[in-house]
Amino acid sequence: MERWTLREFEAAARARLDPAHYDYFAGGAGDEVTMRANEAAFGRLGLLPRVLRGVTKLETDVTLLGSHAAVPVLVAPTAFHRLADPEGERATARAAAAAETIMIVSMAATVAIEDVAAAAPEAELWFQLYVQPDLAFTERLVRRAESAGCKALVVTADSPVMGLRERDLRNGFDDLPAHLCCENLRDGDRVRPVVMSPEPSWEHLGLLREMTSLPIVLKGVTHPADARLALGHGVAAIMVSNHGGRQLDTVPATIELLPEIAAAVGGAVPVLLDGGVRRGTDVLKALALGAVAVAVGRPVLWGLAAGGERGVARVLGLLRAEVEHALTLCGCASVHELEPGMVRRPC
Ligand SMILES: Cc1cc2nc3c(=O)[nH]c(=O)nc-3n(C[C@H](O)[C@H](O)[C@H](O)COP(=O)(O)O)c2cc1C
Ligand SMILES: CC(C)CC(=O)C(=O)O
Repeated sequence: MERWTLREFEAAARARLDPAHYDYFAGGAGDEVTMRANEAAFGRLGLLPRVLRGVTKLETDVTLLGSHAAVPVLVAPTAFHRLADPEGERATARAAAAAETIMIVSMAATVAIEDVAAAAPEAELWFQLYVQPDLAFTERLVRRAESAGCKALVVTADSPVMGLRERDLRNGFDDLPAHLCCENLRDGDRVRPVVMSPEPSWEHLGLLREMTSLPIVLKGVTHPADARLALGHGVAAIMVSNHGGRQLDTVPATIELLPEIAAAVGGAVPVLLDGGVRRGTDVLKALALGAVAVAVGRPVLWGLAAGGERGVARVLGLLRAEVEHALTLCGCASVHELEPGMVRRPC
């Protein structure tokens, strides 16, 4: 495992997981056009290194909404970690803490947010929320995230309904096994279902802002007009995301959407990106084109399924080493020196 590449982690995860669970993690919506495009688009971009810049020391740290990350590679919110490892989100959080990065804990986690925080007291945690139509319940979730020490609320906006995931339909995967549940959704003696609802609107962002003083990150922005609207609604950061190709199929690759969104935002708030980040060079391209950090979803799940906490730590360490290596080759002493002129788009 110490010498594995990300591809080898994925192969090991596939070999270990129940095939229906592997498909749930790996799959996308529809024909998986968007899912494939996210990765492929990075490959089409070229990096133009600078030379003879006398780099002696590397700076990869970023501070985001008051949270520190030693490398600008965050853990994206993904559901159901206990399908991959018995320790589930506890193991992921410990690995994120060891890697000194931020973990965005999914509302649909299989370990309660309080227990994730207790398992990894050093971890920088943000909490991902699907606004539930029952606003009183939504508020209770926000309070729990605050009390557990989460430093930001990541509101996912790209899921008015669940994407059409044909692998899951084919496998009949529509629920967790009986011994697992979405622990954040316990409510008295029942567990509520995750409600993906088309009801939330821009007004709900206002309600959330009144509800909490936590900074709000809007996740799932792909249209520049929505990025501008988000600024008007007081979001603290924008996350360019197409949900890893799991929601609306044929949305373009996030790295292709990033420049326009970064231009629309104009530096007013930090812009993050996820979708298809698999290499240090992908991270550099996203930063050069206007992101302050990226997040990875499936790579973390492959680490977790293949090797638990150690597997996730190894995946995050691999990405960190690649970022440092690529920065050195690009002649950059700091992630802040990356700029659009270092990325060449295909003609
Ligand atoms: C198995 C799985 C579960 C996910 N669960 C959530 C979730 O609960 N909330 C959310 O906002 N995004 C969720 N996502 C989307 C990720 O946060 C992220 O946008 C996506 O995985 C990034 O693409 P990547 O997997 O190519 O890195 C999930 C993604 C996967 C693969
Ligand atoms: C439980 C689901 C709502 C999690 C999710 O967002 C996903 O599977 O992409």
